[in-house]
Amino acid sequence: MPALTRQDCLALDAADPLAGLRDRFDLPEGVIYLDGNSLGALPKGVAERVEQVVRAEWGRDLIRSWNTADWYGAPGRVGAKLAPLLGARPHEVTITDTISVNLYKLLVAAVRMRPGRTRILCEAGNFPSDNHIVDSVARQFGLEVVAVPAGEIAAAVDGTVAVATLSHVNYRSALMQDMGAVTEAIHRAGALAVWDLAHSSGAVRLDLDGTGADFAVGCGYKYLNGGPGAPSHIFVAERHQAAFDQPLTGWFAHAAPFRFDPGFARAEGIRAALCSTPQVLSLIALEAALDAFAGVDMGALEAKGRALGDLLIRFHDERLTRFGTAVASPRDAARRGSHVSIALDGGFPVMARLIERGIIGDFRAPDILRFGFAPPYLRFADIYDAAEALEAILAAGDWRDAPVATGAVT
Ligand SMILES: Cc1ncc(COP(=O)(O)O)c(C=O)c1O
Ligand SMILES: Nc1c(O)cccc1C(=O)C[C@H](N)C(=O)O
Repeated sequence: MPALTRQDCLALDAADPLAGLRDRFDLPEGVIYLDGNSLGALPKGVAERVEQVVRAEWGRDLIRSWNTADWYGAPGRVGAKLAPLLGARPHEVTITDTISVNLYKLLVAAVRMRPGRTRILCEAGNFPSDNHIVDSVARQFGLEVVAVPAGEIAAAVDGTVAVATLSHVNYRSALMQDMGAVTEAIHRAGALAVWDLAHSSGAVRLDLDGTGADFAVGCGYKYLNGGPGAPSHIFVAERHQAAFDQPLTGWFAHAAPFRFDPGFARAEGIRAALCSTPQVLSLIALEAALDAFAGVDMGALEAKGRALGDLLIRFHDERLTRFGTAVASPRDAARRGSHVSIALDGGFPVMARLIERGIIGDFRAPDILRFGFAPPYLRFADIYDAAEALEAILAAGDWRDAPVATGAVT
């Protein structure tokens, strides 16, 4: 096969049926943004919508907006808007809190649904916050934690396990799990499955209902572009909602919050997943951001993310291996989410230099250069240009003399 050229990439862009989606975003000049898997870009219309909420709904209408602007219904309304992107039904998703807080709620609820079972199964190498929460829940209920690599969860689950939790797409490697097969194995053992969709929602095709997932959490600020600190989403399958007993029983999880009853009576349906007053400004920003997905086929979006990843891997193999790099993500696009990690010993200053040139990815210690491909706004030529810049930095070699740092470049 002849070596990849920039011309090839321009041809791919010209033939890309999703190319027009880029116009739905406000992207800064001179930047190639490969970090939408950490903080998504700003969709057009969000700033105006947030300004309207601040000035009219908050500034002018004040507290009346809980009713007149339906702030009260925003978590469920935005959850219903997101649900189709997750392969869920509108009443199975709500928007609230953070991934870690929602994971805590779901794990406790799941443990309560499986009394007598003694273990929680989790993914070794998952995002650390998830496993910190798992440890805490295990301490609270006197359970044992078993951590195994994601690919071994299905084989490791047995009748002692109450709940198994793992990422659909791993934050470092981008390894994607077969949600249907893993969930089925977890169910065969009588356990419950809690999926972390942080690196999936808005990037790949999901089918929470079709795969039989019990519970899931996901992120609003990555591929969904809801803005810094955008609230997380939480999915509770309809069949579990009647028994769903999460531990953070604040007044928004009450059946009638404005009756101010001294006793707790759980709300019906997905509202029981809330705890307290919604983060209205962030919620509305996310709601407006979701307009960027209007009419988008998630299968096509997933395919483009994979094609962008394949392109970087091809460039890597043709031009970068002489620098001691290695692809640290699955080469089989069907087993990969929408980012590609390249391992390079001491590679932190390389990412810092890319960022100086306006090519923004991130670094995950100790050795991962991570490149995220948000399919709606990235072009094939962007990947080529970023990879060429990476080649130039590696070829110059002087990055090796840069002071050693260990933190994340975000
Ligand atoms: C896989 C995964 N889980 C959990 C988190 C933590 O999310 P939060 O800060 O919303 O708790 C992140 C990212 O921060 C993540 O990538
Ligand atoms: N939430 C983040 C933040 O506040 C600062 C920097 C990065 C993040 C992230 O989301 C990191 C992301 N979960 C990751 O996969 O690395």
